[in-house]
Amino acid sequence: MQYDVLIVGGGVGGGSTALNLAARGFKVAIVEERDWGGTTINRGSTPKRALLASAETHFRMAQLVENVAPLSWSEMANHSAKIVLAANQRYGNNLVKAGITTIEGHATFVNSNTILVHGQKYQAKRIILATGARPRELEFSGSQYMEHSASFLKTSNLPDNITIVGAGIIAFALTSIATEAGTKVTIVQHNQRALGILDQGLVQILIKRLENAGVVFKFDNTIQKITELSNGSYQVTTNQSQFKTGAVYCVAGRIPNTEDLNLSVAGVKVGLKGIKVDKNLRTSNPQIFALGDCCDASVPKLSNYAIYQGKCLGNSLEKPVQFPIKYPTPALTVFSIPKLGQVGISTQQASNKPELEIKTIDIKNWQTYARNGDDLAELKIVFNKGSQQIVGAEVLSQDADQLVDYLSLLIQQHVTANDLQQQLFAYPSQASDLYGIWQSR
Ligand SMILES: Cc1cc2nc3c(=O)[nH]c(=O)nc-3n(C[C@H](O)[C@H](O)[C@H](O)COP(=O)(O)OP(=O)(O)OC[C@H]3O[C@@H](n4cnc5c(N)ncnc54)[C@H](O)[C@@H]3O)c2cc1C
Ligand SMILES: NC(=O)c1ccc[n+]([C@@H]2O[C@H](COP(=O)([O-])OP(=O)(O)OC[C@H]3O[C@@H](n4cnc5c(N)ncnc54)[C@H](O)[C@@H]3O)[C@@H](O)[C@H]2O)c1
Repeated sequence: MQYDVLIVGGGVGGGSTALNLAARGFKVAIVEERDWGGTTINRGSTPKRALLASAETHFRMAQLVENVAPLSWSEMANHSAKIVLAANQRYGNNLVKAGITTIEGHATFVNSNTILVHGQKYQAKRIILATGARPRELEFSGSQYMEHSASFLKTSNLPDNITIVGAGIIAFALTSIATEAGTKVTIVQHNQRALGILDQGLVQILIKRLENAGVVFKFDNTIQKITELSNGSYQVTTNQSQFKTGAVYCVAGRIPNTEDLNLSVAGVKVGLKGIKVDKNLRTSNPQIFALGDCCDASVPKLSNYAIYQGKCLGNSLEKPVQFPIKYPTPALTVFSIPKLGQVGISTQQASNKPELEIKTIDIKNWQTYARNGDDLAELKIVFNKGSQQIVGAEVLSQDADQLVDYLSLLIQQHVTANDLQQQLFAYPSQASDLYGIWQSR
């Protein structure tokens, strides 16, 4: 069978590219070996945020009133499973409705324009690789007992005591959800630094709050051994301690899926961070492209980037002239409780730039945060000293995701603190709180 474009990987990166190309009249096929919607819909932000919905509501209630009823994990898990199933079905159906040929199975290259799935050959003028990433495995005695974020996010029975290996973005989300559901969490991190890319002052406030809620952080601890005990629980031995736990989840980074594709017959080069691509996502074979978590595009490996790259690739395949992809203002949220958000230039990047200034604003008394009992809320804004434009921000708050997105619009539009005074926001709202940025200048 012959197509204009064949996409390998039906996650948000591959899916957004397929929809974009089909809308432009290309004859498109997409291959998926596991589940439509990939990591995001089935094992990533969709179930994570569905579980977090109950966890953060529980936390917010407890900030405002006494005697909040405990959460039921099985109800949370049922809610999440329903959301995931509906999103997964919608994802697959939307591809079919758009006239895209959907193929289920594992794809490998036969040559540079032919893909093999279940013994059937498919040919295309161009091929796009969007095969995503998988959890990084650690190797030590008993490491086979470790599970990953996917099993945490779909379990209907969370033990009352768990261990999480790694203190990164996924770890803080899972820890916050589990803690609010009444599970005791121990985080094992091999060095001193948690959430390395985020503002370390705000990270320390978050760690303290989680410690107060019962989380144990074991920094500078490397796991050496896990032993299964007769009651189904585990004994964990690190270089510094030994303790019992009901389950161990390893969230120590992710590895691009580039093996098992027979890429060498297609002349596609791979490096340590994924498939090598140029600024237009073109691989070492000019008719083959790669995007999302499987490629080394020098941008964060996040859903929003994979979707954006899919849109750009859809546009650029239609036009004869190629331009390097221009990425908009980067925005990121750690979905912990409270959340940590970052947008534009980070405080770490700003601290080396004399033309930039970091202003810390205590937003606990701003209306939104005061009425929500958001008593840890703190905002750090990065200004350009000359133009007074906002160029970055980091925030710790229950509503950090929304604030970061408002600030992303302001940064993208080159808004100054003074320009905010020209806006008539509905009052009192989270947007109208932004006047406070001007007042604090
Ligand atoms: C727990 C967790 C939480 C996350 N939360 C967030 C978040 O809040 N915000 C955010 O922006 N990002 C988040 N991420 C990251 C985000 O999920 C990824 O960046 C995103 O899924 C990348 O999309 P993708 O399409 O490149 O890859 P994927 O979604 O991984 O899709 C790749 C697909 O390709 C398929 N595939 C692979 N090889 C083959 C083959 N040979 N043949 C056929 N099919 C194949 C796979 O089965 C998979 O479905 C999270 C990740 C995890 C694990
Ligand atoms: N909200 C979001 O945008 C979001 C949420 C979840 C995941 N993601 C994406 O998924 C990726 C993977 O997330 P992640 O949390 O697995 O990775 P991460 O890179 O954020 O964190 C991994 C952590 O594990 C630690 N680590 C590494 N080896 C270890 C060892 N042997 N023992 C103990 N600790 C060890 C690292 O130092 C780091 O702190 C992220 O980088 C991001 O691209 C994004």
